[in-house]
Amino acid sequence: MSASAIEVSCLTKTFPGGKTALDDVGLSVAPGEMVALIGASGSGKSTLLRHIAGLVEADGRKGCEISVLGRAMQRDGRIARDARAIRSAIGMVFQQFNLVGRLSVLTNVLTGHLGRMPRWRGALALFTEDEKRAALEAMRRVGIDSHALHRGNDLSGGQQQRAAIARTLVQGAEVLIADEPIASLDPHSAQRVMDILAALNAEDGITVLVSLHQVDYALRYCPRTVALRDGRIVYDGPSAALTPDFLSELYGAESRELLLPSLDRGEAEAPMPRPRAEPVALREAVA
Ligand SMILES: Nc1ncnc2c1ncn2[C@@H]1O[C@H](COP(=O)(O)OP(=O)(O)OP(=O)(O)O)[C@@H](O)[C@H]1O
Repeated sequence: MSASAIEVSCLTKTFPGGKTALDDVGLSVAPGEMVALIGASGSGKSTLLRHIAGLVEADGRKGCEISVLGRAMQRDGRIARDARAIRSAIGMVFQQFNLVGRLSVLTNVLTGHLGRMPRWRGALALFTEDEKRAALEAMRRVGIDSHALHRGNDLSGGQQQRAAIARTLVQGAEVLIADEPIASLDPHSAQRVMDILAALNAEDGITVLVSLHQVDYALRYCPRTVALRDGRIVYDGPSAALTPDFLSELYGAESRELLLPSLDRGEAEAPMPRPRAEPVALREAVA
């Protein structure tokens, strides 16, 4: 096994037009870690995650390297030729779920197999009984098996996000990159999705890097947080250190954006997830 699940060195990204979205970012995530990436809107979270997934090329600076599971995803601003193969071990979950709404939930989850089956079989959607069993098992684990034959569009946001997570399980992802997976969800659904990510991390040893708008979820679910501000890492350490005072030191007025209203004493009460020392077992999370 490689020393790092994710390794990023000297990553700088300047978009056409001159915006420097990431400025000399370095990051190392060990296998089996669950790490939160926080930052106000525009701080560079999505851009960083998309670079790790090999979807965006970094600036062509010498020494810039991103590797996943010990394989170079990009180097000196060039995405590796075998990026697709490396990506097959990376599960991606986005804020907008990315399901095909007109297809059944089962078919959506089955597409997690596509990277490992002959293209012709994928094109004809000819899945084996074993592949269907694996998809149903993944759906059972995230608590959506009873919706297998519903259309993706007919599920709630939280259920769609759980289907997207089931697809990464079917894919056999060893690293899960989740870009604001709970940003569109109500607090109850958000908590359920985070419970599932934590359970996959604890039970399956899947490395999770999850970007979050609100630090409360990082405190509750992720032992470690990386904090971005204006494209730079301003903190990388135990989440427990991120008190409102420390956040305000790091972010100034922007820190209000990172706190749920219940922690921000100046605003109305809102439901906040209760702290829990250990991630719940998956079965409990979906009960
Ligand atoms: N394709 C692009 N072209 C030009 N600028 C971009 C592009 N993508 C992102 N940016 C800029 O880069 C900066 C970082 O954006 P990014 O989406 O990574 O931030 P973020 O922390 O994920 O924000 P949010 O929480 O709002 O999603 C922003 O200023 C954004 O406007």
